[in-house]
Amino acid sequence: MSNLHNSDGENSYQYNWHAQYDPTKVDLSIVALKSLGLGILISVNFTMMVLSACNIINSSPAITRINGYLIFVSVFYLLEFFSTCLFNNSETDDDSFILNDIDLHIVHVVSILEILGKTWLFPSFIIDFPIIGLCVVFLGQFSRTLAMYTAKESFNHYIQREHMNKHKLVTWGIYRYLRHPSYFGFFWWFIGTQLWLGNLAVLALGLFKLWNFFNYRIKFEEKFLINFFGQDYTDYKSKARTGIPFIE
Ligand SMILES: C[S@@+](CC[C@H](N)C(=O)[O-])C[C@H]1O[C@@H](n2cnc3c(N)ncnc32)[C@H](O)[C@@H]1O
Repeated sequence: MSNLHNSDGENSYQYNWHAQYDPTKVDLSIVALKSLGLGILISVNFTMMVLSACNIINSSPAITRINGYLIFVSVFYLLEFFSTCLFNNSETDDDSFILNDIDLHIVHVVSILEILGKTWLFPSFIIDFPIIGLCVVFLGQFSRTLAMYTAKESFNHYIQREHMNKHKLVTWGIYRYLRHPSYFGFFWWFIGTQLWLGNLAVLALGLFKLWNFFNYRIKFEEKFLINFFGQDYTDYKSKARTGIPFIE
C-alpha cells in the first residue's frame, strides 16, 4: 500500500498498488498476441518511415502519412492496456486494449481510404498540416495517459454506476484544470490524426460523431458522479472545464 496525497495536501487516499489483476479476466496468450501485433505494426511502419526519409526506399507522401497514422493508433491501443495494467491493475482485462471497439476500426479504415482516394483522384487538392497534426496527437495522447496515471483506481473504461470504496473524487493534477482529461485527450488526438493525414471528410464527420458522443457521455457520467460525491462534484464541476468546445 502506498499513501498518495493530492496536490492540495487536503486529502490522502490509500491506493491499492498491489491489487492484482484478476486472472479470470486476463488471458495472457491474448495479451501477448495483441501486444506482439501492435509492436510489429509500430516497428514495420517506423522502419518504413526511416527508410523513406533516408531515400533507401521510395515511398509516396501518402504512404508515409499512413505509416505515421498506424504508429499513433498502435501506440494508443498499447497505452490503453499498459496504463490500465500499471495504474488500475485490478481492472485489467483482455479488453483493456479497447481493440474490440468496431467503430474505431471503421474510422481507421475510412481514414486510410480517404487519404489514398484523395491522393489518387485529386492529387492537387491537399490540405497539409502534418506538424500541427503531430503536435495535437502528442497533446491528446499525453492528456489521456496522464488522466489514467492521475486517477489510478478511480479511472475505469466502463462508466461506474455503483459507488465502490476505492472510487475517490479526483480533483488534482490534470483534473484540476480539465474535468474530463481522457475525453479531452481522445477528442484532440482524433483531430490531430486527421490533420496529420490531411483528411477533411473524416475530420468533419468524425468531429460531429465524437462531439455528440462525448456530449452525451459526459452528461450521463456526471449524473452518477453527482450521486456518488454530491456537492463536492458540483463544486468541482463549476471550477474545471471539459476543454471540448461547446461542452460545458
Ligand atoms: C473512462 S473514465 C473517464 C474519466 C474522465 N471522464 C476523464 O475523461 O478523464 C470513466 C470513469 O471515470 C470516473 N470519473 C470521471 N471523472 C472523475 C473524477 N473527477 N473523479 C473520480 N472519478 C471520475 C467515472 O465515474 C467513470 O466511471
